[in-house]
Amino acid sequence: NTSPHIPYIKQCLSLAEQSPPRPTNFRVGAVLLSRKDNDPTFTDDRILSTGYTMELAGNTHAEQCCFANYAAVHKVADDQVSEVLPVEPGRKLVMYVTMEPCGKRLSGNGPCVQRITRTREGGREGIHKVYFGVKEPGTFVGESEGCRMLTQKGIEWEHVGGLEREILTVAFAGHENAEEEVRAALGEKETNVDDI
Ligand SMILES: Nc1nc(=O)c(N)c(NC[C@H](O)[C@H](O)[C@H](O)COP(=O)(O)O)[nH]1
Ligand SMILES: [Zn+2]
Repeated sequence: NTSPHIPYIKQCLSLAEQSPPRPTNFRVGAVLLSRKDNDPTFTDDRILSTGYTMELAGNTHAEQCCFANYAAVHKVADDQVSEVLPVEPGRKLVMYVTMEPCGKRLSGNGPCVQRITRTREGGREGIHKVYFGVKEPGTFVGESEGCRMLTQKGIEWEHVGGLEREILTVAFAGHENAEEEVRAALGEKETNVDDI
């Protein structure tokens, strides 16, 4: 029996596959939803928005596009999205992403952890929990800070295992030596002949 989170990670993965391959980032997909408390089979989930890397103009991240798409539909600026996210008693906001939200970006653009924590402004509950399929590989920023920063701001997170190879293969598609990077990120040792 697979975890009920897997279908959402798969939905994020198909979003990530729409991202234009680039050597300078990862192809990632994100889904924002509202979930009823104590609903173990997620039967009453409501999808609020989706996004994928570079879906919107500029050097945009999946989570960034997910929020920006929602803001656009509700006719507010990106940085006012927390004002239009639903606040409903007995329901929580949850985000699924194929990859751990970034805590730092080489471009210097605002990291997605910051966008996620900003949803809690004005005393709103904001995003309650983030589920992701892989931790960020060290390619650009070394040891990833995303999870630690989410914890610092009281936002729960959880790694949903099982699709790492698929997620990394899509994420690295635009990179020079994608194969090699996927293997390295999966932590596989080089299989040398005497081990076969
Ligand atoms: N969670 C996540 N969603 C994305 O959509 C995406 N592209 C990344 N990628 C993280 C990686 O650390 C940054 O892509 C590099 O640090 C380069 O930074 P820019 O993307 O140019 O700002 N991570
Ligand atoms: Zn990001």
